[in-house]
Amino acid sequence: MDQTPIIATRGLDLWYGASQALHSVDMDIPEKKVTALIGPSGCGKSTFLKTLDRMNDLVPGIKITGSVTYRGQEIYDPQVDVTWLRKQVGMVFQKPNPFPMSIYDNIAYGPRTHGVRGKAELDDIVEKSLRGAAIWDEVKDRLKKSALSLSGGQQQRVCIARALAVEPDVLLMDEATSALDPISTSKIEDLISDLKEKYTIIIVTHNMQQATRVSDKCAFFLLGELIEFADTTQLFSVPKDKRTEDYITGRFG
Ligand SMILES: Nc1ncnc2c1ncn2[C@@H]1O[C@H](COP(=O)(O)OP(=O)(O)OP(=O)(O)O)[C@@H](O)[C@H]1O
Repeated sequence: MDQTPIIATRGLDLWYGASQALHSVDMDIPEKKVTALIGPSGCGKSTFLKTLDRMNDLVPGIKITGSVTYRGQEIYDPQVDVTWLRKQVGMVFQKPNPFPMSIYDNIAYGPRTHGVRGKAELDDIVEKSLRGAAIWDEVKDRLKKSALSLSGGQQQRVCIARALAVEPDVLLMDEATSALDPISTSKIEDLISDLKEKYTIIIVTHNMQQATRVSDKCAFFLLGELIEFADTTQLFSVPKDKRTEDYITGRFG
């Protein structure tokens, strides 16, 4: 590894009750790159993603052992403030989930929660975040309208803007384009490529073309195990593991 990873996992095991969903995952995630998690349905991609900002904490019967560090800090340490962690490591979900309020208030919500009150400051954050999510021009004249009045692709970019508004360091995206049409998908893929200048991005995708288009590194999971983690071009051209090769050539999954 040529740089210190921003997130690193070591021996990460996770159980839902008696069923083990992650098996000793070791991964070093590089900063300001796009890392894609791929693998067949049920292999643990979303589970792994959610462990990175402790979104699994409240699942009944869950047990997590091993180490997950963010910038060297053990995130499962009892002293860690989960609100702080989730500000650093934001999440965008599969289905656009704007709050039932105006576009403006969706974006201002996080900063207000973190104590920002001044109108001018909030106006700035709202504009900057919507610009960052490549949707400012489409919504700048209707900021007071409900976010639910937008198309699915626009709603998803509002959700990305909402995540950016609290100035995260890492952005997790769980199949963030799978509910969208091809044009909206391509807009979000372009956006991901722009965002990696400032953010570290980790995406779960079922779409291998998408992984090759947007990611720098790619992790292939199977039955809760990390089988292979490599530069995306390498993983798709010369996979080291037969199981990776079988998956990317469509022999299973
Ligand atoms: N809340 C939960 N409680 C119990 N089991 C769960 C829970 N969430 C996931 N699982 C199980 O953990 C395993 C991994 O699921 P996960 O959703 O992480 O896979 P995935 O690779 O993201 O799948 P998909 O591509 O279908 O979204 C599966 O066997 C799933 O049934």
